[in-house]
Amino acid sequence: MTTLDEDDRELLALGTATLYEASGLDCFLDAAFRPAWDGAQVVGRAVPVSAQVGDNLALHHGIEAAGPGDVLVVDAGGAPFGYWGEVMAVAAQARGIRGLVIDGGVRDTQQLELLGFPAFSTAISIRGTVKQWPGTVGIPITLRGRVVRRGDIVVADRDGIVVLPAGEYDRVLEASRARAGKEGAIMNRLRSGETTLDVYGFRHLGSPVRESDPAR
Ligand SMILES: O=C([O-])CC(=O)C(=O)O
Ligand SMILES: [Mg+2]
Repeated sequence: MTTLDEDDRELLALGTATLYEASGLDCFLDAAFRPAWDGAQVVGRAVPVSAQVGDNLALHHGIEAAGPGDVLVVDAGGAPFGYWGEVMAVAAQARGIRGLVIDGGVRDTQQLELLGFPAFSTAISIRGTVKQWPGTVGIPITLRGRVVRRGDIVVADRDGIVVLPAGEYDRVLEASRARAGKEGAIMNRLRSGETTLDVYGFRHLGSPVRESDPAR
């Protein structure tokens, strides 16, 4: 496994919700992607892979093509097969690959957790795959409407997944720090008793009808 640098760690600590909000970009992956185990999180550079439904041969090629700091991002048609598991994760870790995002299924989730290999998928499935179509590796894919290109920055955690153009790394990190700082100040005011309506200045947007309102 490759070591994360300090900025990567900071991106993970800020979290995908903050990164997304601060980015100002339409950069989130569909909410159907979920971590295969609790606590999984990853940041790295995308290597897009396209696999045939029920066939994981392309993923074997993806492992060979990827290297330290990469995250395999796989379009497997959303099909619930066990495209990836313990053996694939060991092979990936040996190459420094940091994680997997797949529109499809993974299995061996207990072993993935023990290995500390972060996998995000749209299904958990024990159903096995054939090995017939080598697929595509490194060519852009579209994952549930979101285009993913080689080298894009992928950040995934329990909240979701963001995919950022490579050139946006520094700007989004800076904007996210600023957002987290602002929210920290807001939460201090809330802890001291102010309301969210006042802190955010929402009062002028109107008052709700309440059960006890005489007007009802
Ligand atoms: O064998 C497969 O195709 C998927 C799997 O379970 C593993 O990688 O351990
Ligand atoms: Mg297995």
